[in-house]
Amino acid sequence: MSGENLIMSSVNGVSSIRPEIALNGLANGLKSNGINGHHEHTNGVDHKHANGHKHATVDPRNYDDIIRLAEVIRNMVDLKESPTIGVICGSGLGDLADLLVDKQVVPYTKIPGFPQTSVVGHKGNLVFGYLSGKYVMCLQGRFHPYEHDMDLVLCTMPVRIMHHLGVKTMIVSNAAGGINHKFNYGDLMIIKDHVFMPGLVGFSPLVGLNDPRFGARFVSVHDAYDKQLRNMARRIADEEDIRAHEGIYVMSGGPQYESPAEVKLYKVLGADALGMSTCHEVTVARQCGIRVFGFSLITNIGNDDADTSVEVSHEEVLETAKEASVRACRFVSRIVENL
Ligand SMILES: O=P(O)(O)O[C@H]1O[C@H](CO)[C@@H](O)[C@H]1O
Ligand code: HPA
Repeated sequence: MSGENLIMSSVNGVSSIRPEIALNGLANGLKSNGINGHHEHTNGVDHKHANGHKHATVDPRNYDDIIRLAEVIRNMVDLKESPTIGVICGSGLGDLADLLVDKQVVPYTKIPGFPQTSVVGHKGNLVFGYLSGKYVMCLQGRFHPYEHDMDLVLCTMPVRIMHHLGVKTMIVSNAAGGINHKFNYGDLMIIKDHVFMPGLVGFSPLVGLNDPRFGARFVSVHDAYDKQLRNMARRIADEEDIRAHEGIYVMSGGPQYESPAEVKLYKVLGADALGMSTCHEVTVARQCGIRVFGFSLITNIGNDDADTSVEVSHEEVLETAKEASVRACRFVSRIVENL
């Protein structure tokens, strides 16, 4: 895709290029004063885009900034309707966004104040379009805390933007290492619950002053992964003959893979698969009342024996994800069809 084509339609070709709206939109207000105006320390981030231009400051902690940025995005595309379904694509799982019909693609590099992706397999596009007849908004590339100095608020900004644009249900996917002995390469795991390791030690996107407009100060995550959606997904996996388990995902901070002793620790904790994402996004989604369905693609098997040399690599993760991509896309399409 050409970097010049800000907004593309797969059906009609390039529809329009409107970067000036984005920049004017920012000039009109993305100078934050913090929560309700009395939070002086904004933590704003001056983002430089690929073209070297510096954009206005966006403070991911400031509610008004988020709303304005969401409106800037809305003005960059010609939304067919409100997207009620949001999808976050995991490593190597971005092909789904390419399947959208009547799609419009906004590269993150063109969105003022938006973080950028740096992990291979995360393209860095916001994609709007139809999937199984439903209008969806897809993050083709996510923000891992380890890429962004553990700034979890910044990494979850897109979830709050999704919410403002109308998303009611979020489907979140990831590539993960299997630690349940029943799991095999290429299996899917429907996430039943999670262990948010960074969150347990204070790296939560909800840490800091809470603007009540974002949602509650104290968020219950006892039912984070919607049971009805999980049941529906299990039925679909059966119908489609897709090997899918249900299990617990643990998020570690990364970016180093886990040592054998850490893999053992996570097993003892009761986890079934491990990765470096998802929990922060789900936490914010629950704060704003978005229903969540999550699944992992098992791309490698965690090794808990220090005397056995098993090297994990991101290349291996991407390779397995590629092989399973068609299956994963079918799975998500069927879920969306049933929403
Ligand atoms: O969780 P996703 O984005 O799928 O990526 C996974 O793959 C990378 C490691 O190979 C880590 O970023 C891990 O979290
Ligand atoms: N550990 C952490 N993150 C991962 C893994 C893993 O084994 N595989 C894919 N993402």
